[in-house]
Amino acid sequence: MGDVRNVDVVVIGLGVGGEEAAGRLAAAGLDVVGVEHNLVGGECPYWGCIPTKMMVRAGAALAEARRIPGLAGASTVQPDWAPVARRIRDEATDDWNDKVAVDRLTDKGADFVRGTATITGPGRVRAGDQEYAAARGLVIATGTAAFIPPIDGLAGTPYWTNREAVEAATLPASLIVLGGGAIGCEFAQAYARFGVQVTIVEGSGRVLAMEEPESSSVAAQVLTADGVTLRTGVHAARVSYTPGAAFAVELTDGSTVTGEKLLVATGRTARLRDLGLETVGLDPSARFLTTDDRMRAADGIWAVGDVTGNGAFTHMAMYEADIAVRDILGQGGPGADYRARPRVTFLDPEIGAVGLTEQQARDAGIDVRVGQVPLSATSRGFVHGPGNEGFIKVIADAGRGVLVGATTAGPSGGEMIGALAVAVHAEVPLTTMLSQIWAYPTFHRGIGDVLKTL
Ligand SMILES: Cc1cc2nc3c(=O)[nH]c(=O)nc-3n(C[C@H](O)[C@H](O)[C@H](O)COP(=O)(O)OP(=O)(O)OC[C@H]3O[C@@H](n4cnc5c(N)ncnc54)[C@H](O)[C@@H]3O)c2cc1C
Ligand SMILES: NC(=O)c1ccc[n+]([C@@H]2O[C@H](COP(=O)([O-])OP(=O)(O)OC[C@H]3O[C@@H](n4cnc5c(N)ncnc54)[C@H](O)[C@@H]3O)[C@@H](O)[C@H]2O)c1
Repeated sequence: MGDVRNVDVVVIGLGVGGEEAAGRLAAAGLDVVGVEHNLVGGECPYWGCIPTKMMVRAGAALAEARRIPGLAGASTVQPDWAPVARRIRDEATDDWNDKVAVDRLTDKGADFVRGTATITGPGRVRAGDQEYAAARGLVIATGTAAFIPPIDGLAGTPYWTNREAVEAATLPASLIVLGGGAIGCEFAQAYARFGVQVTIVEGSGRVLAMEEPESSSVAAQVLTADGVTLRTGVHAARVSYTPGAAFAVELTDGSTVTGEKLLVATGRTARLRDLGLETVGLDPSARFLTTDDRMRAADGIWAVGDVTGNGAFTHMAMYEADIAVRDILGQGGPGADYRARPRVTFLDPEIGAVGLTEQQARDAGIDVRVGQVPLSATSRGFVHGPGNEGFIKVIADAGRGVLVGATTAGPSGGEMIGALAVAVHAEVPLTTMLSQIWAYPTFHRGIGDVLKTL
């Protein structure tokens, strides 16, 4: 064991949130050590957002080409996964090499340590043989891993998580997807568009169960149109695997689905075990780290990103890292405010959402008014024709005359939500929004249409 090294801050985990925090604190002149046992950048660039959105983009190109008949002539589409796999290797992940990210961090002045960090006491961290004493404190940004449900027979089989599904250089003939949340649905549509026979098994009654029921309906409609088989309202009871052959998943209704590969996409679990949280009075068996609005989990401990449970999204990790950095540097500024949390499920159509769903608003006792239009009833949706599935839904607090939530599903659903995120965040009065001019014929002009239905 070497001498204890005195520093200002140790950042544990250098995914999106940790890299942002470590880089910013180092650039501000603090003595910062960042510890990462896998790849700097974390899940998003290597196995999450970026490579999956490259798949989605490729699948959308195929789908758009298939829409040419009836719109613009004839098309023959021959899907080929090779360019997608190549792009993921060459452009997204550098073949899962983080040299660029490590350089980006150390260029800002942070010290980088490749290893597993363990907290050994207040302000104390061990990584390998080195012990660190952090005068200002620790930032915990250890993220999440795929949650593997305790299904009989599953452990020990070569099931996939998002990592193997991103790394696949060739596609299986068939894929069972356990879980119909954002991960399951995005992979299912992208794979199906390249000819894979996909079956989603979703335990709850609908896919995208966290979103508006209308979002689930649109998702189910387009997934089915892409050839995905949906089995909702049933759980996997037992999994078996025959080497070299296939997976068989027995469902709670007695039926069985088979597939060459099995992707487990049943949620995420925060990486908090074995971190030494008990040495600083925190519960290592907690699902997430609870923080105050400055991202403080305890005295001298900040937590940011997926580990806080405030929304497992890259933009949330960046948002929380910014708050923690400002707090550590004593810069003040606004604390965490989750009212206008945006999210986009990158299906075709994209399903953007912000703030509360209708049910969440009703459960919160809000005097709810709902406005809704199908996208096909808007001018741009009508012009768009094939591929115009979607809708805009807004949730208003009638008492305060402001929006508290919205969903925008459509070809540019992820872009449309931006305007409504501003409205929810800034509590723009509905009267102001109703007097706004919306450019014609954009998709976002549909927001003007939907406001009139409130
Ligand atoms: C398939 C998929 C698609 C996604 N798509 C999107 C999307 O389109 N948009 C979006 O906003 N979000 C998306 N996400 C979510 C996004 O990837 C995460 O919210 C984001 O990566 C969280 O960042 P983080 O820094 O909290 O954690 P992570 O990115 O998980 O980083 C945590 C890091 O900590 C390291 N670590 C853990 N424990 C230790 C330890 N003890 N010592 C040292 N290092 C440690 C890990 O190796 C990891 O690199 C997606 C996720 C998945 C899985
Ligand atoms: N576009 C994006 O921003 C994006 C994309 C992917 C992931 N993410 C993030 O990653 C998080 C995790 O995604 P996810 O899809 O894994 O989780 P999720 O929690 O959104 O969905 C998991 C689904 O699996 C179902 N499920 C759980 N156990 C089951 C079982 N035994 N059998 C059948 N179904 C079961 C649940 O009912 C749920 O609907 C998301 O919540 C999101 O924050 C974001």
